[in-house]
Amino acid sequence: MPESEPYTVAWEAETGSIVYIDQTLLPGRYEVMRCTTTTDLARAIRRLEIRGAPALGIAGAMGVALAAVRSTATDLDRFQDEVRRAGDFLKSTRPTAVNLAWGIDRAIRKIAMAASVDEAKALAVAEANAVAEEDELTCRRLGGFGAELFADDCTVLTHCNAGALACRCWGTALGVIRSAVAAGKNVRVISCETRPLNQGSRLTCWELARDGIDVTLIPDSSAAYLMRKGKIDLVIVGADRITQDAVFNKIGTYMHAVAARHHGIPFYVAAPVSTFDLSRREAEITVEERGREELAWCGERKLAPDDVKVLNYAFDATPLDLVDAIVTEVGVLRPPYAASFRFIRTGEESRR
Ligand SMILES: CSC[C@@H](O)[C@@H](O)C(=O)COP(=O)(O)O
Repeated sequence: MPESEPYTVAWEAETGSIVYIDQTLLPGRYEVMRCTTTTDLARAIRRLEIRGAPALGIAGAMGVALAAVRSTATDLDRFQDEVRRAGDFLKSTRPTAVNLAWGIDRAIRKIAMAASVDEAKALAVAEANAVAEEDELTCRRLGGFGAELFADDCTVLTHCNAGALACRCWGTALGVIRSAVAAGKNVRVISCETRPLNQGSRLTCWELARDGIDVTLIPDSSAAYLMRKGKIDLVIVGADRITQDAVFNKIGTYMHAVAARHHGIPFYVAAPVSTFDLSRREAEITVEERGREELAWCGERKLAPDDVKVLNYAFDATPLDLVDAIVTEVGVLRPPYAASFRFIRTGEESRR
């Protein structure tokens, strides 16, 4: 996004509130909204007004800051308890993207260190801002590493939105694309629409077109056919959580990984270290299921009979053996991942 634009989600010091771009309104309307309570924030997250794993991490940390600055508690123990409960409430809004809990826990840990309520409030706000600032550096660093995977002239397929709108700015998968373009490479992007909420057509196409990056929208179901026709050179997507054995990302990612392997096309994931959850395996993760209305309705228009059963998983898991590389801010990880993940564990520990 142009440098002059507000960040996707930011702390507004003057009002002690969170401001964010409402992603449900794009591309039709661009509006900056404000949250003054954790209830507002929880609603914005559930409705996907704020979405994308790194942006959820920032919003989570800022949610803790919001609960802290708005608290009227004067006793430190009571205050810490109240803020911790607000953090747990926010964590429950979206269970799959690990960054949400990661951002909340970072700010909560700061509150636990404070010797007074005032100090805790200041520490929570400072930590939330630090999470946001680090995200920008992370995306730019990751983008630089990932850009080296791109040929000078290539067509890349992406799914969902792992762009500026999913982070503070720049993006993860789209950050890699932006960095490759900035390095002078000729990159064409194929954006899958990403049914049912259309993060690809609404957000990825909007972001890239505004940056003057060549983007073509396709239905999700065209991807394998375009691979077969030799129209795709590589695939790059973001991630909501990376466990010991799988990458969780927007529903539909797995089918692209299977098709890419079948056609001998590299399948890459771009994600910050904060998205890794290496103490867990795929089977332990809750995959968010969303409401039937997202599939059965398109605005006012009914798309399915009233009584039809609907299964609406928001994410899927791609086994690591289908992933050719994972681009992070500490470098590009390649199989065997058991070995390259040892490096990431160290990264996670050093952040604690
Ligand atoms: C850098 S964002 C990575 C992922 O969070 C993204 O690909 C994704 O699946 C987002 O899902 P969403 O349901 O829109 O929050």
